[in-house]
Amino acid sequence: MSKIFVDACFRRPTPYTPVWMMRQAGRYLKEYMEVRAKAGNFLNLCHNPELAAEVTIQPLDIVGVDAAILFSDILVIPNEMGMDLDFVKGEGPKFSKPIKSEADLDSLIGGEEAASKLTYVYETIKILKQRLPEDKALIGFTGAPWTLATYMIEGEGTKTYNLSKKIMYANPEFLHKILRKLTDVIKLYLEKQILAGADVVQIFDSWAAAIEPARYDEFSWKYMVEIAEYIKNKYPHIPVIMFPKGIPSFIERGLVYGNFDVFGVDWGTPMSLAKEKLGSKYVLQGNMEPCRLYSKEATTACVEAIQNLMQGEGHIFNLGHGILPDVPVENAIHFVNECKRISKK
Ligand SMILES: Cc1c2[nH]c(c1CCC(=O)O)Cc1[nH]c(c(CCC(=O)O)c1C)Cc1[nH]c(c(CCC(=O)O)c1C)Cc1[nH]c(c(C)c1CCC(=O)O)C2
Repeated sequence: MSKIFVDACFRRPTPYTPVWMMRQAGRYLKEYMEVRAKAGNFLNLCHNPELAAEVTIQPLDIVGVDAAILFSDILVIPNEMGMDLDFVKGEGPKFSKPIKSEADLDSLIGGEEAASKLTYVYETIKILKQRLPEDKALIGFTGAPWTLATYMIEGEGTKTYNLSKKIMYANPEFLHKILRKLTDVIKLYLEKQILAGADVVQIFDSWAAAIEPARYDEFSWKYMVEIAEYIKNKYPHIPVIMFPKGIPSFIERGLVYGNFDVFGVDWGTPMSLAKEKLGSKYVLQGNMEPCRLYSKEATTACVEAIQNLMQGEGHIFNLGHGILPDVPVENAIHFVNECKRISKK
């Protein structure tokens, strides 16, 4: 049986435009909160394949999306490379010893050794392969090297990225060394996710917009393209989705190139701009502003506008970033139903 989501990634005909939501497994679902409580905390949940598989499936059953995204976090990579990670309640992720020197970087494991430590991720995928309905796709994912590097250097989320950018401008070779090490782990990590059963992979460059356009290719995009190239060369039947957040000016300047299938459009980028500049080359995914989910009317209006623009084009519905924890579940269901209703052929 074909999977509508994979078909859409390759521009094959589909009965309607498939839909999923970034961060679709999460705190807006009471069922998620129950399983997280059972696990004890968020990282334990990521480390427990049985429970991680359970929360991965929840949005399919409850909200009706067309694809499941593996439940994990982008930060499990640096964690398994040897960086001590904690999720502090109300504050987000924290590494106790951020990278400050080359010696700190050299102390981390890399390559096959690091990728092999993420066994719980591959186990989760194997369980999901058995449980997911045949017509639903499973999306594996990774953080982009740049986005992961910012957390490893800053030690936590940041508004200014000053430590990362100090290295970018004052010691660029060192930043490249960090990005190289991450890129080499990520290629193997995505490959192992595919071998375990992921049908699609997405690369999240959540902090793309922190880099000035003139430096974006050098410090982020070219590494993402290298990862996509590695996957597409070996697994051409696996769609690769790139999601660089907040880069309309980079799109305008032609900084988007490379061998991948789907471009994830964030909510701050006009879909019309993405369509004009990228639509002939890539299927576009997105891009409703996630806060529209607070209003059913605002949701329907946006889905209609996107559908009017993307009718007949390669398109997948999604939010333009992650769903927030206080969105009413019925509004998320409304979004998914409206995408299907309005795009039905
Ligand atoms: C930057 C980033 C992270 N993690 C991720 C990104 C890239 C996507 C994006 O830009 O949003 C990716 C991610 N994180 C999570 C998923 C699971 C799959 C899904 O999308 O449903 C995915 C794909 C679960 C999660 N990752 C996290 C949660 C919340 C943990 C909890 O309290 O249960 C979940 C469900 C924690 C997390 N993880 C991260 C932060 C900053 C936080 C804290 C912020 C928050 O609490 O929402 C890092």
